Amino acid sequence: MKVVVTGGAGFIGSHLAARLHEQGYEVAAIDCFHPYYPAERKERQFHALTGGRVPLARFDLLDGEATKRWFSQFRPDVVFHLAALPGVPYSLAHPLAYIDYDIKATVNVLTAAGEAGAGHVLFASSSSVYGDRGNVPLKEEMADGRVVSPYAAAKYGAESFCHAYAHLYGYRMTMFRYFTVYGPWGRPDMAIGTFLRRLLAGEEIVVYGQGTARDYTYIDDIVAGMIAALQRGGGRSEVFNLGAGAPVTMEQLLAELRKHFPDLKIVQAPERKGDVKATWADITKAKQAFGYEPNVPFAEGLARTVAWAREHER
Ligand SMILES: CC(=O)N[C@H]1[C@@H](OP(=O)(O)OP(=O)(O)OC[C@H]2O[C@@H](n3ccc(=O)[nH]c3=O)[C@H](O)[C@@H]2O)O[C@H](CO)[C@@H](O)[C@@H]1O
Repeated sequence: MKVVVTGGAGFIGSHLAARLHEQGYEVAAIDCFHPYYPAERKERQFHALTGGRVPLARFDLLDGEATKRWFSQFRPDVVFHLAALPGVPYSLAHPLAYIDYDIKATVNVLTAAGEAGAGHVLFASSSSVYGDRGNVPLKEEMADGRVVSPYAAAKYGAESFCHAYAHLYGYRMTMFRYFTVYGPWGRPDMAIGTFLRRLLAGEEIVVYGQGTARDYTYIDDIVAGMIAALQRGGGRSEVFNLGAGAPVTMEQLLAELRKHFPDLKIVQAPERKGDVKATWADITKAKQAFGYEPNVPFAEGLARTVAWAREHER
């Protein structure tokens, strides 16, 4: 079975491409190496994880003709569409780039997938589509478009295009709402990645706002969930939360980090615009549909991430 992973040199994309390859799929990756975070880091993570065994096409999915051409040549059975601009704060300064990379590029992929005869598209959405709901388990049907950042608005819009194109082309469509994914090679702009880099450099860390919590999800659990969803096939157009199902407060995260970095020093800063206060996934739907079962406890996942960072982030 032929599978393409867009955003294949990104954090989740590299892990996913590597795992799919190990499982015997014929995998190709596409990435444009957008400078949102350093291309050099993406090169390193892609090669470290895939061992150079996954072919990588470098082009921009905003180029609809190039996208169609590539898809008509490779003719994937399955499309994991992960390519996007991911940052919430960056989206406040560059909202139109999110209409480009999170919506227009998605429409190009959805069209090219349909015309190349793909049978299943799996799309990387985000827990940010729930907006700022407070500390309650978030169920899939609760998203109603009342979001709090341009990034989240773009992801919510992209989900709508996914529904529409699944209807138009008749492929199966699975959308995943990830909840703060972390682990080795984790995104350098997120809290855990930023904290580890600063701690290893002997610097203080900056904590925005107070009383925040996140449903941190370990990368291996996410990848296992995505592949389980692929293997089960799935319906016409379905949305699933992929979280750990248990929120971790900033205090708990800092307490865990202190076990590894006893000298940790904090600078308190005001809440960041566009941030949500808390996320907490209800993962019942994914459990029932494809046996999704996150099984890396937060302390264990963080310990593995710290060990990785000590080796790679110096
Ligand atoms: C940077 C960013 O956009 N990250 C993503 C992240 O946001 P999400 O906000 O969930 O995760 P982050 O790791 O970026 O931040 C977690 C918490 O840590 C705080 N914090 C962060 C960095 C720092 O140096 N200090 C600090 O205190 C944040 O204000 C937040 O309260 O999850 C969303 C939903 O899954 C994704 O869609 C987003 O792509």
